[in-house]
Amino acid sequence: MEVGFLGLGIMGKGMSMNLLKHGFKVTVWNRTLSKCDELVALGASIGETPAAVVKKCKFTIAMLSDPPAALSVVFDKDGVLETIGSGKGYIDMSTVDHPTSTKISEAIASKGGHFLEAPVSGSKKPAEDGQLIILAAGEKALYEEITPAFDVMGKKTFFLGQVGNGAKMKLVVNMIMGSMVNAFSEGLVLAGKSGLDPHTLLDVLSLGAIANPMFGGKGPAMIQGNYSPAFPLKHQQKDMRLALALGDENAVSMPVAAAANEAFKKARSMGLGDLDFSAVFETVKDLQH
Ligand SMILES: NC(=O)C1=CN([C@@H]2O[C@H](COP(=O)(O)OP(=O)(O)OC[C@H]3O[C@@H](n4cnc5c(N)ncnc54)[C@H](OP(=O)(O)O)[C@@H]3O)[C@@H](O)[C@H]2O)C=CC1
Ligand SMILES: O=CCCC(=O)O
Repeated sequence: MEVGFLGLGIMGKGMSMNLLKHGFKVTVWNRTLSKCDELVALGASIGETPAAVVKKCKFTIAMLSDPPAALSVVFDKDGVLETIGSGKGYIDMSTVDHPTSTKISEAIASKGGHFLEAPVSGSKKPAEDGQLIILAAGEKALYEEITPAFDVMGKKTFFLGQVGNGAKMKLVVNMIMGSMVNAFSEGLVLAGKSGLDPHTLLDVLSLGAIANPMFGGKGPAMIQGNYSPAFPLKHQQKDMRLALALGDENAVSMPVAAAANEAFKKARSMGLGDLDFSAVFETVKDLQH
């Protein structure tokens, strides 16, 4: 199967490499074109523009940073809309809000093309290992056609119905995760300040009802102040902002998520946006001075 891939950031690189490893013919494009080199060395072709990739491939996947990026790649000059049409599918796996996804879906449909949103849970390592959780919604026929690619990139795919449901599910999950990492950060600081060893806290947490891969995976690095980015903090703050907007739309009060969003905003103002989202720990430490 020949697949186009737009966006070779932390996630897109791992996902497209997996497709290549499993025998897919992949044509890649990235705004910063030099990021295509590693993929080309592994056998990928380059498309000069999103339009060129879509022209060449029956299916094109996108993995872009945020709503402005997702919209730009579709609507701007040399974008997806210039060459999408009957018989072609566009699958946007970026984390965006449902109005963005709907706008893209409608534009693709107006050209006779087919659309699926498919944001993912799981980070850099699951992307590299083909262990993502894929939250698909949109055209069921396209979902079925692209399933061989999802099977390579993910360990489980959910089909959630109409366009927008994938985006909403993803934002709910990341809203919970963003609140959790803030509570976890406060716990680490409280343990340290009250004379406890934070490593012992990790051991205690790992054995109880609130054990989870995030505490176990991020905790030791956070204690060391190592925030090498798997999931950039600026993207987590974007997800909190979009989840809070979904809360506004549905009159859902979310004071915990709102406070967590403030902490991520503070972290961005401290210049931590490109570090891992666990760097929000630094804002909690900062409050104690
Ligand atoms: N990292 C993670 O753990 C996870 C991330 N996600 C989501 O996946 C998406 C990608 O994340 P990730 O790979 O980490 O992000 P990165 O910041 O590593 O990559 C972002 C990608 O978007 C491209 N991009 C940004 N702005 C534009 C634009 N205006 N026009 C065209 N391309 C643009 C970048 O191109 P360039 O190289 O030129 O900057 C790059 O390819 C995000 O929506 C994120 O929320 C979902 C699950 C996990
Ligand atoms: O959107 C990013 C999610 C990161 C994760 O699921 O670990």
